[in-house]
Amino acid sequence: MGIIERIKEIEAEMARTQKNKATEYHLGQLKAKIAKLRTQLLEPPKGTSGAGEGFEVTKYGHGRVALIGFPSVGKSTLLTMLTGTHSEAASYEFTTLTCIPGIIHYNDTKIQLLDLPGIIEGASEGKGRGRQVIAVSKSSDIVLMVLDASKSEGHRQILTKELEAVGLRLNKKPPQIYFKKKKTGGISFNSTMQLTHVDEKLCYQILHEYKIHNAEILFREDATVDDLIDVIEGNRKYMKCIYVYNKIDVVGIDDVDKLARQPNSIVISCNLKLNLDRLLAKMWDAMGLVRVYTKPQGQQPDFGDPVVLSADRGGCSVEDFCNHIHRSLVKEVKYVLVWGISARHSPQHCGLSHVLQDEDVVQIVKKKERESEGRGRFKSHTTGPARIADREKKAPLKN
Ligand SMILES: Nc1nc2c(ncn2[C@@H]2O[C@H](COP(=O)(O)OP(=O)(O)OP(=O)(O)O)[C@@H](O)[C@H]2O)c(=O)[nH]1
Ligand SMILES: [K+]
Ligand SMILES: [Mg+2]
Repeated sequence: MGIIERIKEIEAEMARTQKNKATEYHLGQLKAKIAKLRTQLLEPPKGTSGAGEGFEVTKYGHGRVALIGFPSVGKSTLLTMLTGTHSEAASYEFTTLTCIPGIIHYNDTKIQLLDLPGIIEGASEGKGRGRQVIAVSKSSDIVLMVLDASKSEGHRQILTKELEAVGLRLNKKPPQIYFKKKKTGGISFNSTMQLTHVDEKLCYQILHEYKIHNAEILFREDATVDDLIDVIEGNRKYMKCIYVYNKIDVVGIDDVDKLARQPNSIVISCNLKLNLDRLLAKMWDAMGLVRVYTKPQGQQPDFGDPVVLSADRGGCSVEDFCNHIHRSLVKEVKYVLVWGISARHSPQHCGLSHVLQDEDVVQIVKKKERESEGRGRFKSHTTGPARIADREKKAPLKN
């Protein structure tokens, strides 16, 4: 029997089993069995990278965003509108068959947007180009789930389930469970609060299913069995997702209003060019990019060319900033001067561990270099480059 058949069989058994206190342990065990099989299913065939022909697109820019959705919801139309790269759009399904990259220029950064073939129910098991599309989505920083506003709300759930089946967790934080495998000592089970979904016995049973007999486990929140399995599997990817309801030009205003009020959602119309600027702003926020402007001593900062950092990838400390410019720079730095939101006063003397925020301005003071400290005529806690640039005209940044 193949892996998919075995998953189906266990799912059928779960559906047959009544949910109550007595069956709780058995159901938990079945969930763990499915999770193990899904992990097996995800392993790419030997000798391949997993992405597949037409899907190996080189990363470019400061971040990557994937367009995921059912066929003909308008993914290609959206890529063409936002990036200027043409991606074939048509009224028939599966117009797009490979991964088409485009670039969004936004806030002095470049963001790679990927158009992908439509996916359908069963994608996680390899239907259509599901596996390739999912592999590419996992390589991106956030997902835009494109939905047809005129179609069933169920589509969002179906797609979410498909993505969850391959280990993607949308708009969810990693469970607060500490888990560490040990060589000896048995299982040590602890929690910092009352648990209502999982008890010690269930936890042991799940670990047993994974043949783990020595481990330390500490629940820091009232987590579920699914959370526990996610932590044990360890291969989950937690990503932000924006639900983009397209084609609102063919939907009544009441329905549009309802969709627009859902969390992490935005309503747009490619045809009428409606709300695309707000979509970009929302996407930008979700990516959490941090632009840092370098100011050479005695000169004005270059506001057109920021160093772009990300809390999720690589971090936003002064050290990360230095490493971004040059690998050996950190050793030469004495301290840095920081203007902007992260600075308590402007400029603030900061060390390598200081965490920078979007639109900060940084001047590096190297060891042995003569420092001539500036009295900031420039002081503000809420200045951003546009505002800084305005100010600059009146009162240039000193140092
Ligand atoms: N009414 C309306 N139609 C739209 C809108 N955006 C796209 N369409 C139409 O929807 C159809 C499908 O658009 P595509 O961009 O090819 O959709 P897709 O999601 O890329 O489709 P596949 O590549 O086949 O998965 C085309 O006929 C578009 O003209 C919109 O905002 N409103
Ligand atoms: K299409
Ligand atoms: Mg398309």
